[in-house]
Amino acid sequence: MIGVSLKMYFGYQQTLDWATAIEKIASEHPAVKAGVAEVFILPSFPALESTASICADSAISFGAQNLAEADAGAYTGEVSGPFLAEVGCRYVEVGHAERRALFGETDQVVRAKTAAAFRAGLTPVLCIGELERTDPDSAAALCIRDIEDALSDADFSNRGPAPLLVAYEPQWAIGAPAPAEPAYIADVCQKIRGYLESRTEFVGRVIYGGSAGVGLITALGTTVDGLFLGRFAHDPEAVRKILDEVGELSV
Ligand SMILES: O=C[C@H](O)COP(=O)(O)O
Repeated sequence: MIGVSLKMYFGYQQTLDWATAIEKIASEHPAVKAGVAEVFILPSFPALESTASICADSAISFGAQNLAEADAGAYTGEVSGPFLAEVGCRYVEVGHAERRALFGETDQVVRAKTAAAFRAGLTPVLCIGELERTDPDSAAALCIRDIEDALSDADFSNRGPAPLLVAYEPQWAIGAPAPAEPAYIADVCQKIRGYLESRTEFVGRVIYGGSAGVGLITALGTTVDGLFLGRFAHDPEAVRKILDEVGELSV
């Protein structure tokens, strides 16, 4: 699973040019064709409808970087889960460290947005990760506590197991020159995966984000379910190389 959030780096046309390039690379890539790699992209809201056209009948999926807690109503400037689903989003990011640090999103907000995502039939890309570098046991314990908390308002009663994507993003590795060390990532992600497997209400997978780029998935192997890329996916050729790595891992 290779996901990319564009955050707010690109303009509108730049986003569409990039999405077109990624769609072409992914849909022609042997790893995607063979079903061993999946790709999703998360552009800014105003580019979603055009991204839907680019991704129509394609192997790649798309989603949004945020959603409202409520499904409809007097919430100026917000975008609801049902709206995103109607546009064709499959994924929506919830709880990113930048939303928490820059926009005051609390645990309560993350709980409400996670519940809203599930209500709309969207797969939450639930971002969790420790603020400061620590040991893998402590990091995993904190992540599992945050996942449990984020899921605590979700209603799973009316459907079969819902898909959930956990993005493990140590906050100290976001926007850094390099990712966390592969052994550290692998240890934390294996523990998160063990927790996800113990829950039956959802089917959870864990991907790593935080300065991830070319070479990392080869180092991590199958200890993670994929990568959540930021800056290092701005060059579409980097995404192609990462898909090459995924293909090589599956051999
Ligand atoms: O959403 C993506 C992550 O926050 C990682 O971003 P980054 O690779 O630019 O550090």
